[in-house]
This record gives sequence, structure tokens and C-alpha cells, in this order.
Amino acid sequence: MTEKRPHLIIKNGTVVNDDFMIKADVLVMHGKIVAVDVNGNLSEKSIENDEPYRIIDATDKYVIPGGIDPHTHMQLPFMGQVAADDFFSGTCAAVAGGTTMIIDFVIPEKDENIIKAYEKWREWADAKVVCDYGLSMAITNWNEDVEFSMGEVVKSEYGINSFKFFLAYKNVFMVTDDQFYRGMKRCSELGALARVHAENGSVIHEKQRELIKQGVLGPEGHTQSRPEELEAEATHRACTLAEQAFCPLYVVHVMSKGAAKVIARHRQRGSVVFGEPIAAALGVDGSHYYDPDFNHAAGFVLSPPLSRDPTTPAALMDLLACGQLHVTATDNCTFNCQQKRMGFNDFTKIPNGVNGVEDRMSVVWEMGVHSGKITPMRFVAITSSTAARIFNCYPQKGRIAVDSDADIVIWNPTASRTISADTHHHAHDFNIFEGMLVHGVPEITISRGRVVWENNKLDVSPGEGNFVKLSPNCDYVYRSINVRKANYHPMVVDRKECEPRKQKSELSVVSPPYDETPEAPEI
Ligand SMILES: NC(=O)NCCC(=O)O
Ligand SMILES: [Zn+2]
Ligand SMILES: [Zn+2]
Repeated sequence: MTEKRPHLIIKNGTVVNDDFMIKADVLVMHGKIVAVDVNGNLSEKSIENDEPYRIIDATDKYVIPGGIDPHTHMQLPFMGQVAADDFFSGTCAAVAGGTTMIIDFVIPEKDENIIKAYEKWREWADAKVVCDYGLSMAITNWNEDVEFSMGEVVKSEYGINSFKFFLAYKNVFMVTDDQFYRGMKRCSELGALARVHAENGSVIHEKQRELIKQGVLGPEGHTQSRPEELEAEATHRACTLAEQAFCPLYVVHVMSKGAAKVIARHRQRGSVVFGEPIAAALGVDGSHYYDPDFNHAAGFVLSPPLSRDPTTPAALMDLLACGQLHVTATDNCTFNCQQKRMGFNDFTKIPNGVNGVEDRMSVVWEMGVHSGKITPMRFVAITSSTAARIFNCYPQKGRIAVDSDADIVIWNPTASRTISADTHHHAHDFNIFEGMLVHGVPEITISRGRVVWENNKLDVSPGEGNFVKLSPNCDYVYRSINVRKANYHPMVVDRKECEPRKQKSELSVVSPPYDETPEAPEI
């Protein structure tokens, strides 16, 4: 084991954090960063006790914190199928693309105890992950058991600090507004973050029925049943209810300009709300739903759908650049062509979900840094550090600094590659970015000090990754909300001295005689 995992001296690279970049050497021992040296003095002499070490030359490369993908669904049972990427292939794809931590979702069935569901996910993931992972918990129902169990899973033995609510998928995962509000009040009590899938599930359900009746059966029905307005409406509702509940909110998969604008408007009013566009929305658009090939069109089906407006991907990147959107994720939830064919004659049965975990870093680099919109520092912020801050694992994750975990990527900004299902490390047989040329390539990925990806090859074993417990009461998301909560006092009007109300006959109110009542104005 020690032979396979020597200490690492990364020399001559440019270290990039979200707030500075500088030429420096980095020393990695026992899974941690133990030195960052701007004088270039690190050498084999830095290694104690003749232990095995390896020097990595990072000349002309960036040394960046490993990517954090805060939104994945590995091996998710969904719409009668199980997502093709399990925690092994999914995390293999992650590290091949420069991502060293994922946050996946426990999604209990409506009548399932959330602690039982949590244990199931841990069992699935612990045995298979090749990099670190955390969990977020979905709340798909509301009752006393759910309310109590939320309090349990935020305890340190479980390590959950965020809860996700679906306003879509009627009769499956969707919660009503009152359940959502109560859930967020509970989050606020517990110091947890609320996350939301924002779409109007009830109206979508109606539109799906209308379209099927009208004979629209193919994947084009998916986009037509989910107009962008229904994403914007639900996003506005979610932000409004979160404000009422004194709860910070994180909107997952922001897919449209309308939803992004809603987030910006609420932030302008002081709301603590974060927006997460995904790689799919930054790299491709919704024109694919009209492709005559069912397999192709169905391969792009996810919810909310990709925008039909071809200017949306660039607009979302602009908002990431200027700080109105905050993190990039993937919603990685992959299905084979065969699985997508479940909905051949009925688009409502096409399993929803696409890939992203392998290609996110390169797609964001291409659309952001290579296009000249953002700096490498902002790239680090939106692919890693801000997620670490929001989910309360910073600077353990998301930073190149002494004592941080050695989750590091040696990033070659001048290399390029063409994305393809033929070469990807996902378990499924389709890639929504097929044929896309991306500049910016993760040449080496290091997970807790282990080189897991190099020379286009994986060197991993299932179960090598660790579960990262995430604790509540994160200052980054709760500081201002806690002040607002403390300043809020419901108003009570003191009426103790009030006389009982007089009988109607005693009241001296003079109402005008009937014929003097002014006429209603004509419209
Ligand atoms: N997004 C999607 O289509 N599939 C995964 C489940 C979800 O996040 O909504
Ligand atoms: Zn979702
Ligand atoms: Zn999702």
C-alpha cells in the first residue's frame, strides 16, 4: 500500500485557490497537504524517514482543488429504472474528470423512514466509492416521524446538513407548499440548508395529460409540458417561502434565464439563496428534444428540461461569472438508451436524467475560462470552493492549503479532448456532450493523497473513498439569517382594556340611504 501511495512533491505548478493564484510547490503526506512553498524549496529532503515519495512536475499547469459536484444521483431507483452509474462507475467518471467529492441524495419513498433510507444509501456507497462523498437528504413527505428524524440525521453520527424538497414529480416525490414551508421551518430550527427542485409539478401533470391526449407522445412532449415559466414560478415561490421560514435556500439545477433572474431578484432583496446551474445547461440546449431519432432526443430528457432558448447556456455562464449564480453541479443521473426506451410511446415514462460528473470541469473551463469570461480563480470557486463553503466542509475541501485534504487536480489549460461515449467512464451508453471539443484537461487527479487518474488511466479500488460528515449551523449560510431571526418578534396588540363591542342598534354609524349610494363606475 505504501509503495502504491508514495508521498507527493508537486513542483513548479501554479496553485489556484478561489482568492489567489501563485507559483508554489505542494507537499502531500498521509492524505493531507502539509506544505505549500512559494520559494520552490520543496525536495526529497522534505520527506522524513526515507519513506517512498514521488515528484510530479506541474510546470505550465495549474494545481487546483479537486472539483466538488454537490448534486448527483448514483444508482438512483427512479421511474421504474435504476440509474446506470452506480457509486463505483459514477465516482470513477468523477475522478477521470477532475472531481474528487460528490454529494449524492438519499431519496426515501413517501412511506419510507428517512433513517432507514440513509442506511441503505450508506451501504450502497461506502462499498463502492473511489473518492470522498457526502449526502443530502430528500424530504418527500411530512409527518411527525419525518420531523423527528430530520433532527436525528443532522447529528454528527449521520452527517447530514441539507434537505431537498421536490416541487415536481407529482405523486412520487412532490411535497405541497405547506409541507415545504414546515420542512424549511424545521431546517431553520436545525441549522440546515434547504435545497429545492423548483418546478410546478401540479401544472406539469396537467400539461402532460393534455399533450398525450393531443397525440404528442415523443420526447418533444417533455419540453412542451414543462415551459420555463413553470420553473420561474416555482423558483419565486420557493424563495418567497424560504424567506418566510427564515431558511437559507439552494436552488438545484437552475435551467433557465427566468429562474436565474428570480434568484438574482431575491438576492437583491437580501434573501440567502444560492443558484446551481448544471453542466448540461451550460453545455447544450433543448433543440435536441426535436431530433427525429428517439434515442437521441430521449437521451437529453431531464427535469427541468434544457432550455429551448439557444442563448441560455451563455447567459447562465455570465451569471456565474458575475456572482448571481454560485456553484456548478451535474445532477448526474444516467440511463442507457434501452432504459430511456421505456418511454418510447409516452414521453412521461422516459426516465429523467443525464450525465455530467465526468465532463463538468472541462465544460465549465471551456465555456468560462477558455471563452475569456472567468479567471481560473473563479473557476475554482464555482467548481469547488463555494460548494465546500456552502456545505460546511471548507477548508478541509475546496482549498490548496496546509491541513486541507489532498484532493488536488493537475490541470492542463492548453490540452484539449473531444468528449465521447466511446471513451467516457460512465456506465451508460450515451453522452449529451458527444463530439464537443473542450480545452482544459485534468491530467492527474489526486484523491486524499492517492493518484487515482493519470495518463488517461484510473488507479482505483471500490470503497477507497471516505464518507464526509457535514455539520449544520454553517456560518457561511446562516450568519445573517440568525441575526434576522433574533430581530424578528411577532407583534401583539394589547387589548385588555377594550370594552365589549356595542350591539348593532347602539352603534351611531350613519349609513347613506340606499338611493344615495354612488353607482359603480362603468368599465
Ligand atoms: N433531474 C432529473 O431529470 N433527474 C434526476 C432527479 C432530479 O434531480 O430531478
Ligand atoms: Zn431535480
Ligand atoms: Zn437531481
